[in-house]
Amino acid sequence: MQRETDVVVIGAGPVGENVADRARAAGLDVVIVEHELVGGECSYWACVPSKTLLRSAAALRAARRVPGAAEAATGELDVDAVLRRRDFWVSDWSDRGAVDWLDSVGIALERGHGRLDGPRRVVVERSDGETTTLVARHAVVLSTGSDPVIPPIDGLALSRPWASREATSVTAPPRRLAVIGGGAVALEMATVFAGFGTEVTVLARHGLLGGMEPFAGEAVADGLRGLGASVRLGVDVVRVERRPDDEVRLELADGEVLVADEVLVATGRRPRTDGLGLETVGLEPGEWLDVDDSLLVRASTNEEAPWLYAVGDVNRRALLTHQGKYQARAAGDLIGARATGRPLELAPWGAHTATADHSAVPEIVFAEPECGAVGRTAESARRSGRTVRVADVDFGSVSGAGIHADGFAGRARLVVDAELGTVIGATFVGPDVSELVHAATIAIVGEVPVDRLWHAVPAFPTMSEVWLRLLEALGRPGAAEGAAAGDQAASPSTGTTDDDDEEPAA
Ligand SMILES: Cc1cc2nc3c(=O)[nH]c(=O)nc-3n(C[C@H](O)[C@H](O)[C@H](O)COP(=O)(O)OP(=O)(O)OC[C@H]3O[C@@H](n4cnc5c(N)ncnc54)[C@H](O)[C@@H]3O)c2cc1C
Ligand SMILES: NC(=O)c1ccc[n+]([C@@H]2O[C@H](COP(=O)([O-])OP(=O)(O)OC[C@H]3O[C@@H](n4cnc5c(N)ncnc54)[C@H](O)[C@@H]3O)[C@@H](O)[C@H]2O)c1
Repeated sequence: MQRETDVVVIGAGPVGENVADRARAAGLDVVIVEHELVGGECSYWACVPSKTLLRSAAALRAARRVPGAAEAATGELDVDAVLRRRDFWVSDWSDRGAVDWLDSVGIALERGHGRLDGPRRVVVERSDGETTTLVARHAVVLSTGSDPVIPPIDGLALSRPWASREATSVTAPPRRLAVIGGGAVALEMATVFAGFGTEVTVLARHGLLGGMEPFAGEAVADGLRGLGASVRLGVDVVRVERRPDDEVRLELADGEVLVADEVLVATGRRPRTDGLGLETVGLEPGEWLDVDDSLLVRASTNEEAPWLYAVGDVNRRALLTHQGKYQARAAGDLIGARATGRPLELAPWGAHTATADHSAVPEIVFAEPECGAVGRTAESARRSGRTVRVADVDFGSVSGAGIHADGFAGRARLVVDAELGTVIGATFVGPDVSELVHAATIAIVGEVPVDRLWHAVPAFPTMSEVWLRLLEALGRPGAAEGAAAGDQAASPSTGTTDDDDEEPAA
């Protein structure tokens, strides 16, 4: 069977759903192809289950940090209730609600495996073997996501390791869990299982959270140890074996042997581009899809008349749901504009470009403690040749943080481009700091001069007052030097570093 439509989207994860919706809103006929669950990895096996698994123990820890509430929070975490709440949030792994939404907005769903069959053609193979060929008048969008990488460690693939799906869909937490990796998945899952009472061992080759400021990973190592986990840095797993008694034996490079009941592999992702027919349009199967800022795949097939787009994880620009959905809005609106002859806005920060992917990607790792960052780290900014000023502030100097929780431990950093006078990076580490990140994202995207930020007054006594402390640490042109904070002097660990300085100056 052959069917013509305006736009075909392969992959109905959060990103595919969004691009389909924007193209549909422009008046185009859209068919979306999905071979598993509408809603994708994020809804059933990634963001949603991981955050619901984390939330209950985080709420309990939060209560225990506040006298009065702490006395009331004397029981143990109810793990079964946590798992039931997770099941509710993943709709018991049913996509009926998501399919109803597609119906309600008029996006046609083709269930089956989609693959390209030359320019503008997509073959959909259903589970019964029947095929439909879709011919797209305007565009095909690839939003097929990513799969976990299982590294070539001797014996690992044969030892029935967990990847992220097995961890987020757990029904009975193991007694002992070894976690290989030091990124977001490893640390969030280590936090979940340590909260459940599992004996967790994190095995990381380097430090933790390599893409963030170093103090973020250091805080999570301390936080996990505080939950009873063992965090081993600078270790290499060289051999893994699942024994007949079902135990997993992990051998490290120095010969040490660890034993666990399950091993979670969290060592990054690879693109879902095998079996996608890429070779029929001159592209390499199994590779990430390289796109320009308008999400068009850089390929000869797009040179004459653009038609092939890639959004979300599969283009490797930022493996995050919110950033993929941002790309989807730009690409969906662009497809609509191209199809209906409306003006294209392709200049940086235009409606049809994903400019923020380069400089303003927010990421929150919901570990113990939370780590939120956006933009550049100090080191990455310097590596890119910028002259930077760095302000560091301990949350101990923020009344709102102290009121939020006794002994609030956390730290914030602003990275300022010394020539432009604008914020280019921010990091917040501590309990419940995730909501602070969006203000930094706005400052970076808006290129707000730091001098103007003095007029953006954070309410007292909120954690947002950390912004005021950060500005004080940077100093205000036109103010007397050494002006102290109104309600509480900056702590000794508050300070700035210019590129000439070695250490933050108190
Ligand atoms: C454990 C974990 C936790 C995470 N937590 C967060 C978080 O808190 N916040 C955040 O922003 N990001 C988080 N992420 C990342 C986030 O899950 C991804 O960035 C997001 O799912 C990418 O969306 P996507 O639509 O590009 O891909 P996916 O969600 O993977 O969706 C792709 C869809 O395409 C379908 N598909 C693939 N190939 C075909 C084909 N040939 N034919 C038909 N259908 C096909 C798949 O079945 C799937 O439904 C997390 C990731 C993991 C692993
Ligand atoms: N809260 C969130 O937003 C969130 C949560 C989870 C995942 N994610 C996204 O999902 C993606 C995947 O996460 P991830 O943690 O799997 O990947 P990652 O790339 O963030 O981290 C991979 C980790 O594995 C280590 N590693 C790589 N190869 C290894 C090997 N052979 N042996 C031992 N260690 C090895 C790396 O050093 C790194 O620490 C990330 O890009 C992240 O953006 C986001």
